[in-house]
Amino acid sequence: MQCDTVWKGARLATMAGTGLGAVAHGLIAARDGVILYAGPADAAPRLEAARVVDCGGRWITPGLIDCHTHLVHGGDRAAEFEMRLDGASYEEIARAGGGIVSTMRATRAASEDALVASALPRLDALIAEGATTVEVKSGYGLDRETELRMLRAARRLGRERRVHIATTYLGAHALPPEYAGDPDGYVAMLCDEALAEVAALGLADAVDAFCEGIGFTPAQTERIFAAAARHGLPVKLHAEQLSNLSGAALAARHGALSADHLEFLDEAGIAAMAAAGTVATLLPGAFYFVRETQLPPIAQLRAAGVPIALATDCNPGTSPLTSLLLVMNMGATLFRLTVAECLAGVTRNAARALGLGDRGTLEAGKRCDLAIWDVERPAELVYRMGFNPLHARIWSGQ
Ligand SMILES: O=C(O)CC[C@@H]1NC(=O)NC1=O
Ligand SMILES: [Fe+3]
Repeated sequence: MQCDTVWKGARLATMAGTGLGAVAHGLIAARDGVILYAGPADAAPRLEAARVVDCGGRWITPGLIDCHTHLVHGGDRAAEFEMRLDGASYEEIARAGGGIVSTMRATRAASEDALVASALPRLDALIAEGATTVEVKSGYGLDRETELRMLRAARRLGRERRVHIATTYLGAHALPPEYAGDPDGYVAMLCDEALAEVAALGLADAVDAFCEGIGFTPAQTERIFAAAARHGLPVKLHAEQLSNLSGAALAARHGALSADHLEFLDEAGIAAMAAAGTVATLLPGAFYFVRETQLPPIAQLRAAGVPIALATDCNPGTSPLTSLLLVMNMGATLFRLTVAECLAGVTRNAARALGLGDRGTLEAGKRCDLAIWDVERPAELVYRMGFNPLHARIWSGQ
């Protein structure tokens, strides 16, 4: 079998099946950026490789995937961080005209170049820890032109770095001042004008919304989902973060790729997600940073067989976090996920939350996106905080 490169003598966390799929003395062979074989070296087919890399006893996982970020935005919210230290809640700050709308002003004032320049250091931090795919949402422009500029900036990140960027249109993130008191009018503009343009320009791979008391109602969310379907775009949803509006069940009914946050998810939402195959994307960085106390229903999600993904939710207001390794530690420490669940959360299930069936496991036919680690066991990737044991990152076979 002709191949470009063989990585041999390593231990593989294939993430195939439901666990780590750990393989000792493993071998990965790839050609043109696609895995031809991943498994025990002694079961490998005869290979003619242009290059052979001896990985010693290092562990190899699929490249990490951050399936929920607001990486592109203007400004920061450090001042509000101090307000919160003085006791203001996230919702009080939002209702006082802070929160998302204050980042909206900074984003509207930023050029596309400035948006790219300010996002690159955040993207580089994720890449430094082995990220090979990153999702980036719009949602801080809240007007036609700025939302398009955010999505163009997100697409450019994928040309400036060796990483795959999945883009998500999140026009329904907050109500802009121009539509104060008229959320239905804003939703109508999103459904009848903005979404058509975003789809026609091919700038978004999915559509998201913030279904919450300080966001949009289930009825408004449903209209956005219907418009997304008309334009052939899959959906995902910020759901049950601060209260239970049955957003996750609504998302599942629309075949959503994922429902995200889910601290207030109930049994009906879990059942609907399990039936629809909707991924539960948990965001422990936001839970930690806004000092939530309501844990997502992990045991019930596990029992129902709902796939669990983990992501940074990197955003300036509730999760200024650019470390998937720390996200895994928080997933274990705060949410009591197992090591295998945390690793699946940033690989196999994160790929599923983006509808990307060509990655997230080490199997023949998948993208050759790898992270090679200087660790004795995969648990070290979840156990440590603020330590990066990445030895090498392989993106599309290189
Ligand atoms: O505060 C921000 O800037 C965004 C917060 C972020 N967006 C959302 O829908 N939920 C969140 O936690
Ligand atoms: Fe978010």
